Amino acid sequence: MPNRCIRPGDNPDLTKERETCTFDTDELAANLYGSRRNLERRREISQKVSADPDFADPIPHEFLSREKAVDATAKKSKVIFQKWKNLVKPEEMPHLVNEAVGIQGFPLALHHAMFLPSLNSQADDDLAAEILPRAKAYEIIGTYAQTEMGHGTNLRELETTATYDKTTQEFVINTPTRKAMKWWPGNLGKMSNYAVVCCQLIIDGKNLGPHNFLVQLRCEKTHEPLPGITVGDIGPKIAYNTTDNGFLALDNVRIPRRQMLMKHAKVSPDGTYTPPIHAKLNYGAMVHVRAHMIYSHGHLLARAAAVATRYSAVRRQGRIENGGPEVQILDYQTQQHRIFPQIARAYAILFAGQEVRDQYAKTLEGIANGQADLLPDLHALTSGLKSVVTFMGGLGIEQCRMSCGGHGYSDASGLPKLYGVQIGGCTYEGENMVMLQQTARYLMKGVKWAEQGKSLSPSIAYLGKKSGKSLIGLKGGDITREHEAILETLEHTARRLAIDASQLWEKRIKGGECKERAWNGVTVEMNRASRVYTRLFMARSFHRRLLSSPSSIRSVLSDLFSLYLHYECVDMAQHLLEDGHCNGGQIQYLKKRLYEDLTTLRPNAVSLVDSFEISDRELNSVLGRRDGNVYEALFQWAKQSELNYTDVLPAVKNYMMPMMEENRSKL
Ligand SMILES: CCCCCCCC/C=C\CCCCCCCCCCC/C=C/C(=O)SCCNC(=O)CCNC(=O)[C@H](O)C(C)(C)COP(=O)(O)OP(=O)(O)OC[C@H]1O[C@@H](n2cnc3c(N)ncnc32)[C@H](O)[C@@H]1OP(=O)(O)O
Ligand SMILES: Cc1cc2nc3c(=O)[nH]c(=O)nc-3n(C[C@H](O)[C@H](O)[C@H](O)COP(=O)(O)OP(=O)(O)OC[C@H]3O[C@@H](n4cnc5c(N)ncnc54)[C@H](O)[C@@H]3O)c2cc1C
Repeated sequence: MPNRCIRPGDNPDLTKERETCTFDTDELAANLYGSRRNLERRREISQKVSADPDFADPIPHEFLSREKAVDATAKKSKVIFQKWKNLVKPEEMPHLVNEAVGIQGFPLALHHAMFLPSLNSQADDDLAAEILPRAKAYEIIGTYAQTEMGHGTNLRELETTATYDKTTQEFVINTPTRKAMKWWPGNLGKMSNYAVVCCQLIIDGKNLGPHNFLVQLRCEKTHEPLPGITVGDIGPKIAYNTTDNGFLALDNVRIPRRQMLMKHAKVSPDGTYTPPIHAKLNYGAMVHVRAHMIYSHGHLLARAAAVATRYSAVRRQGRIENGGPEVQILDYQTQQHRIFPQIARAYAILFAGQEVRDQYAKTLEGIANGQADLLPDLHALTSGLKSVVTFMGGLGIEQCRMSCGGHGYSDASGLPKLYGVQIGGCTYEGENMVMLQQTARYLMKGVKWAEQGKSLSPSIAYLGKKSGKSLIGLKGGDITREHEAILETLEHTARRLAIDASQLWEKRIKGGECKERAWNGVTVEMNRASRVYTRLFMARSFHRRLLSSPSSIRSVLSDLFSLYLHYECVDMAQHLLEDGHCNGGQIQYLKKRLYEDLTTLRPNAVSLVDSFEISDRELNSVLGRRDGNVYEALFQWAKQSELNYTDVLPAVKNYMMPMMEENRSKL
């Protein structure tokens, strides 16, 4: 069943790979994106963006200064949100942005990712009616300003204050110290004229904790900062350099009472405070991004896997057998072991990302009806997924980069930028070590509920089950039963780690430590339990997807799932062995199966990444291009370097030539 990416003029090695494909690549892509129609729309958008002269890049962004890159990005954003706005559905917008602008951010990123979601879910009806239509029409641009120079994680200690003044019915927003300046918010520096600002709410001298307020930062006509406001860009970063992450200081800036986001927590004109139905509803914008970033991080890993796989099929280096031809580097077992697990993990993350987005939508529905009971489960899951997926993705992209040898180090590969953008996810929306502890808190409750025989939500139902003996390697050749045996072993391991961490914690408390200090003494184990809980969720989610997939792609998905499970288990072998649930022989069996999987997947590797359906423009990689014609493209790319505008650079004329001349004349 040949892959439909084949076209005349392509690199013959890639064509051969695609001709030997055993599944329908369109069918898998349609499954990944939800339907044939969605797949067609995806292609349509890619083609139309490529054909739109307003999106044409005279030279690649890699060769632009930061200011010019920001300019180009802003120009394209205007085109998207004016010309294209009514041509795409909201759910198609991220793809359009990726295609047209790229992944380093754009002026309206935080407007969409956090400003609109905060207003949607936290502004009361009056404020929403006034501000949302303007924000949705891009009459104003907003961001979400929470993190300060001195505090990002520990929100309870944020220093920015919003003090209620009953006499004028206003809040006075103030930055009391240098380190209280807001620092990091995306698009705060130069683009936004409004922000949702997170401040400690102070009423009658009492601190009621972090709450969100809508603050105008710049004049709508001139875009100059308003009186009392100091705002700017924090400077260059590893990546996201077309995003103006910013700083902000507010010097006793007054805003009307109704600009507090009061859908959940409220302050009445006389200063009476009404708390929300759940104490953390003010943190909703973070949960929103955490729930959505899983999928987008899956896509970043998918890109890297696509680049590394295609390039490895095109690149020939060395011989496996003496006298044989130089081989495609994809034939080396080590190369397959580096790259194929990244393909499997990318699919796993994308599937989990789709499930968690659905779970988020259900939770929001509940909250809208006054029920926040699904929130703790969602918070635990999104915190765990956010941490595991960003770390896995970072390692994976870096493996893909290294697997491309020297060319992987060049920006031409697209991989260094991809890594820079992706790795930010380990830090933003809650640093990973911190968020894993949020998951662990929930697991510790789950362990207690299970002991008490209480009912458990689906994501922690495994805590209430009993372990049998591990059947890995003992269930014969039936792949379905093998998958189940491995999932049961993962369940056992996740349960065992959670119970062990809980017991370690209790032991320290019984030994005389307070709960919090005892917690700090067991957080490495707590975070291990959280990671395995999350990895179990991902494996279960992949399994659900496999079981519901059409027969035309079931076999290749099953092969991929086998590789995924075998790789994850070998990677977590320490946990499987630690309590003797598995023995050394079983780990050896898993390794043997993993090496078999590499051979099984080899003929379909290129086609599996083709099914990610990432256009050349979106991939932005000379090495990963669909046609595989990388060498000519590498030369054309390098010729655009500004160092090549002249044959003799001023730096050479001014310093190196005189130095050489001087040295010659000394002889
Ligand atoms: C025309 C068409 C229009 C459509 C257009 C669409 C266009 C779309 C285009 C593109 C899309 C956008 C593109 C996206 C690009 C995005 C790029 C990336 C953006 C990156 C942005 C980054 C932003 C940020 O980083 S914002 C700052 C984030 N900061 C943090 O995350 C701080 C981390 N800290 C915390 O969250 C908390 O402080 C804490 C959790 C660490 C601890 O909090 P604390 O108050 O101390 O609470 P604690 O005592 O520990 O816990 C008390 C209980 O509360 C529970 N809990 C804590 N947090 C939450 C929560 N969020 N939700 C629910 N429950 C929570 C906690 O578990 C405790 O529970 P328990 O029962 O008591 O155990
Ligand atoms: C690319 C990018 C975009 C961002 N965009 C935004 C934005 O739009 N809006 C916004 O408000 N913020 C934004 N941020 C800020 C981001 O949310 C914070 O950097 C993040 O929450 C971490 O906080 P921190 O920097 O204060 O780290 P710190 O809290 O100082 O953490 C430093 C280290 O200390 C350790 N640590 C801290 N607390 C604990 C703990 N309780 N237990 C164990 N270890 C701990 C961790 O190892 C951590 O890595 C962005 C950051 C980045 C990198």
